[in-house]
Amino acid sequence: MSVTHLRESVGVESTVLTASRAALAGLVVLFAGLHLAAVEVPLTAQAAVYLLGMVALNLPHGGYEHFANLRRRATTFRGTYVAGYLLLAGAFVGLFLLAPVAGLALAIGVAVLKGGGGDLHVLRATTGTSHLRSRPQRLLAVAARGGAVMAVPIVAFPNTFHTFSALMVSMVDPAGLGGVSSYFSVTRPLVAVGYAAVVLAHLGWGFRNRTGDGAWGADAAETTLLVTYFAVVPVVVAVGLYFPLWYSLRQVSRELAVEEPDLGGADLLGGPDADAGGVALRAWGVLVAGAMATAAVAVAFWTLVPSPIPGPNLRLGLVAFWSVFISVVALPHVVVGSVLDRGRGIWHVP
Ligand SMILES: CC1=C(/C=C/C(C)=C/C=C/C(C)=C/C=C/C=C(C)/C=C/C=C(C)/C=C/C2=C(C)CCCC2(C)C)C(C)(C)CCC1
Repeated sequence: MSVTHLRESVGVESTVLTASRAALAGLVVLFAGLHLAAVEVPLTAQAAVYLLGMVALNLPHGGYEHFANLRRRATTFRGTYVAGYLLLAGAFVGLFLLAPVAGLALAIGVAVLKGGGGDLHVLRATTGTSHLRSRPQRLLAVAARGGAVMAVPIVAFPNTFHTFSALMVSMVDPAGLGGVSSYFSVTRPLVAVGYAAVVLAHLGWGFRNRTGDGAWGADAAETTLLVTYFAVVPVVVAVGLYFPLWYSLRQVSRELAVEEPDLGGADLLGGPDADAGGVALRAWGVLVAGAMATAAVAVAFWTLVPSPIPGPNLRLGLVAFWSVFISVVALPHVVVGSVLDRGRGIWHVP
C-alpha cells in the first residue's frame, strides 16, 4: 500500500503522533506508580474521567470527522449518508432493545473496529504499512490494535468489565447478563489466548514482510504500547482517555498528512473565496446542526430504553448509558462513514 498524495510538510503530524504516544506512555507510568504505591482510584472518579474524555473531548472530534467527510460532497450524497447513518443507528437500537446481550457484544465489536480500523489508516498515512502486504494481514492489524481496547481489559480487569457489562445490559433487562455470566470463567482464558495469538501473528507476519523503512518497527512499538496501556490503566479511565488522546489525536495526524481530494461538491464553509466572517458563521451553523442531530439521537435513545441510567450510582449509570449510546452512533460512523464510503470516507487516505 502506498500513499501517493502526502502533503509536503511532515512536521506537525509527527508532533501530533508523538503527543498521542507520550500521552498513553505517561498514563502507563502514572498508573503503574499508583499501583506500586497501593493507591486505588475509586470507580466513581474513574467514571468522571471517562465522561470528561468521551463527552467533552471525543464527541466533538467524532462530529468533526463527519463534517470533514461531507464538507465538499454533493448534496444528494450528503442526504443518502445521513439517511444511511440514521437507519443503521436505528437498527442497532432495535437490536439492543430486543437482545441486549447481543447489543453489548456489538458495542464491544464497534469499539474494536473503530480503534483498529482507524489506526490502520493512520499507519498508512504516517509511518507506513509496507510490512502489511495483504488484506488478511491488514485485518489482523485491525484485530491486534483494536482488540487491545477490549480484549486486554477483559483479561486484566475482569470484575470492572463484568460490572459495567451488567449495567449496560440492565438498561433493558436487569437480569440479562445472568444467563451468560457463568461462561465468563471459560471466555476469559479463551480471549487471553486468542488475543495473544492475534498479536503474535500480527507482529511475526509483519516482521517477515518488513522492508527496512521503519514501518514495522513503529507498528510493533505502538502495538506493544497499546497492550501495555490497557493492561495497566484501569479500564474505565483507559477507554475514556484512549478515544480522545489516541484515536482522535492520531486521526488529526492522518488528516494533516494527506491532501484533500476534490469531490466537486459545494464547500459547506463557502470555499476559498468566502470571507472570514462568512466562514465563521457557516462553521457555527454546521456545528449547531450537528449538535442538534446528535442530541436528537441521544434523546430518542434515552426515551426508548426502559432504564437509561441503570443502577443506584449516577456516574456509573451515565458511563453505561454513554458507552451504549456512543457505540450506536459509532456503528454507522465505521460502516457508513468508512467501509461503504469508497469515495473519501472518514479515514480517507489517497
Ligand atoms: C448522530 C448523527 C450525527 C453525528 C455523529 C457523531 C457526533 C458521531 C460521533 C462518534 C463518536 C464520538 C464515536 C466514539 C466511539 C466510541 C466507542 C464505540 C466506545 C465504546 C466503548 C465501550 C463499548 C466501552 C464499554 C465498557 C465495557 C464494555 C466494560 C468496561 C467499561 C467500559 C465502559 C469501558 C451526524 C451529525 C453525522 C448526522 C446524523 C446523526
